Amino acid sequence: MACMSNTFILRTLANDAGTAMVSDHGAHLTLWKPASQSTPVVWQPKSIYLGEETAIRGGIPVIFPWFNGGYAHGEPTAKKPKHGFARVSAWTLDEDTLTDAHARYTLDSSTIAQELLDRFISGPDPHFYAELDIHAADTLGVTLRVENTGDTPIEYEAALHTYFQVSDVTRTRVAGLEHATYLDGTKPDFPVCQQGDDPVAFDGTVLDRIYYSEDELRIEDEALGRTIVVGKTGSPQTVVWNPGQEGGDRMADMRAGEWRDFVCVEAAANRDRPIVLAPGESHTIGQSVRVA
Ligand SMILES: O=P(O)(O)OC[C@H]1O[C@H](O)[C@H](O)[C@@H](O)[C@@H]1O
Repeated sequence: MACMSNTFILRTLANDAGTAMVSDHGAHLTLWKPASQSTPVVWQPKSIYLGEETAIRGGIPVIFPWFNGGYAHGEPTAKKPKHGFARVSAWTLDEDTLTDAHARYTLDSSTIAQELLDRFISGPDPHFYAELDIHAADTLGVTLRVENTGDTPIEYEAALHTYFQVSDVTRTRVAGLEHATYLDGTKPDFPVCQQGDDPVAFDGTVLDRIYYSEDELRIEDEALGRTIVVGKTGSPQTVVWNPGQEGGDRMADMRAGEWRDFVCVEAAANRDRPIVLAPGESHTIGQSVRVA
């Protein structure tokens, strides 16, 4: 694995407008709370498990260069690690641009094991340079820019897998996806479905959908009386996920009942919508978050 040491560094970004915590392992934002809110907006579980090969739960896992087990030539694949190597890699902090509100992490293909690089959809020996920028104040901005630094095209999947804190997911709705087409990831063949007139609602069973939409989302938290607004750039899909009671309570890195505390709304490009970059090209996927 790309992690070179077993030391894990968590950094605080704290300013008058908000507080965030970021981890060098995975370039992972683990928490964000604007000063105006008593409850965090980006969710952190009660315990964070750290390990070289361990993906951090909660926050914003950076999914790259494949989503789940990957997808190629119209078929799902079974690549490991799940959701790609970015979230379990040691990214480099750009010390020169670090402030109390901004952190930039970089990841270069030259630091990644060849056997992992060879799992790119586009074939072996890709060359890339990735930058993950986090701006955390009264709004949160996160971007993942990937540049093809080689001389052959590269193709990848990616997502900003954001866990949003809610008071109770069964009293939360995700608006902005009405009438959008989606793939139902809870069924083996991911059937194509269509959202009706209503926002996405959660009934305590697993919900795992890939929506084809670039639209802004509104996470309406009835119990907290709060709406989180999520803007997206550069991502043709939005993944919405909550494991539900049965799935959530089975997860080793969450306590029983913690599945109620979040909903994942993810800016994504996966399956039949990968990003393809010619040599020298770059692409940025971004999310901007604010409380309405
Ligand atoms: O448990 P993880 O590996 O972090 O994955 C958590 C979830 O990520 C995404 O939302 C996928 O759509 C789900 O299928 C997956 O279960």
